[in-house]
This record gives sequence, structure tokens and C-alpha cells, in this order.
Amino acid sequence: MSWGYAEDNGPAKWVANFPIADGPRQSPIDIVPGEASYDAGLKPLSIKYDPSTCLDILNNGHSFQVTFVDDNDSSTLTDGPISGTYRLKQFHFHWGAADDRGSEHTVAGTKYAAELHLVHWNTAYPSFGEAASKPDGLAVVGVFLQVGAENASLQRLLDAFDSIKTKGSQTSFANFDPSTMLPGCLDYWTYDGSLTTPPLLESVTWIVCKEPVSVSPEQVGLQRECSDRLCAHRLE
Ligand SMILES: Cc1ccnc(S(N)(=O)=O)n1
Ligand SMILES: [Zn+2]
Repeated sequence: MSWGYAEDNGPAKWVANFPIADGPRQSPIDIVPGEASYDAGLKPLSIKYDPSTCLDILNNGHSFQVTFVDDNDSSTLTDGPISGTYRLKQFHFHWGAADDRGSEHTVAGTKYAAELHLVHWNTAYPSFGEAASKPDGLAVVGVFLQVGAENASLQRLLDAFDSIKTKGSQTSFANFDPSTMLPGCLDYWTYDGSLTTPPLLESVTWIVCKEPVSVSPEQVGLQRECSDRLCAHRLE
């Protein structure tokens, strides 16, 4: 039985096959702004994405993932809390069964409708796979999606969902600029954590944007409908 979000294979059961679930730096967490410390040494994020590195969109059975060419430094994350250059590998989403829940991180207990994760790996290591097992190997930028106005950038992704109906299916997806899904203000919280789904590796520098972006009820409904039809069934 592979991991998922159902009663018998959901997050409470992951520790059986992935004991690191009980580790010291597991994600997601509840971010309590009042308890966060301001670090004047932190730099603004420097995000440079090249739409021509966008490759395909995949239904991996747990989410929808857009994968990028990562054999050069065309799409990178630098500065912020990290040192060196991290390459964009993929982005994906997390959502729930209703608009009032779905994000993985929460902010003083507040759940958002969904959460975008942009996954980058440290070019100090030879590949994503190598980096994923190092404490400073990965950097994931998290963006909260709040129900509100329609998100034109997201709509292009949702339109592609129709052609990846079954788990494991993928379709080419070109010239998409992920920076169109970032909030206007890139202020962030950061902490050392882990992958939020198996293998739960403790190799992620989390960079969670304070400002959410909007998504319309229809759009998150479409994402949810697709997920129910195509992907994991979410506990929440
Ligand atoms: C690449 C990857 C695998 C598992 N989990 C994540 S996540 N949700 O922490 O970004 N990313
Ligand atoms: Zn994720």
C-alpha cells in the first residue's frame, strides 16, 4: 500500500514506512508571526525564472506537478536565507476538500485554500537526487492561495489538467513563467524543515511568502474536482 491521504495510508500512518516522520525538523509547521524573530542579516529573495525551461505537467497521483529543465542555471533562486545557487526543479500544489482548508503550513492556525510549492535544489551538489539527502540540499518557496479573485496564471495550468486524467500521465507544457504566480511582495518567513510528503527528507530550507495570492472558488473547485477524479483523496 503506497502512501496517500486516505484513512489507511494518510499522514498519521507515514511513520511506519518513513520513520523520519518523527524527526527533529519535520514540515509543515504552524507559523506564529508573533513568535518569529526578525533577522536583519537575511536578504531579499532573488528569483529568476526562464519560461523556456518549462517542460511538462504531470499527475503524480498526489498532486499536479510542472517540471523544469534543470541542466543549467536558467531558472534559479539565490539570496534570501540561502547561500549559493538553487535551481528550479518543479512546482506543485496542495489543497483540501473545501475552501476553508488545504494549505500545509498554517499561519497562527489559519489554513488557506491551497499552497504552491516551488522546489529548488542546491547546485553545490551534482543533482536533485543528491541534493535531496543533504541538510542544505533543497529550498522550497511556499505561496498561500486564498479564495478571491480569479488567478489568470493558474487558469492556464487548470486548462492543462484535462489532458492528465490518470495518475502517472503527463503532457508537454511549455513557456510557463512561474513568477506570474508569486505575490507582489516577497517578504517571507524561513525555517529549516523537510519534504512534507514521503520520503519526508530533512533537507529543505523553507521560504514561506507572507502575502497570499488569490484563486477563485471555481478554480480551486476545479483543482479539487480534478484531484478527486485524478489524484489522491485528501483526508481534509
Ligand atoms: C520534491 C518533493 C517531494 C516531496 N515533497 C515535496 S514538498 N511538498 O515538501 O515540496 N517536494
Ligand atoms: Zn509540496
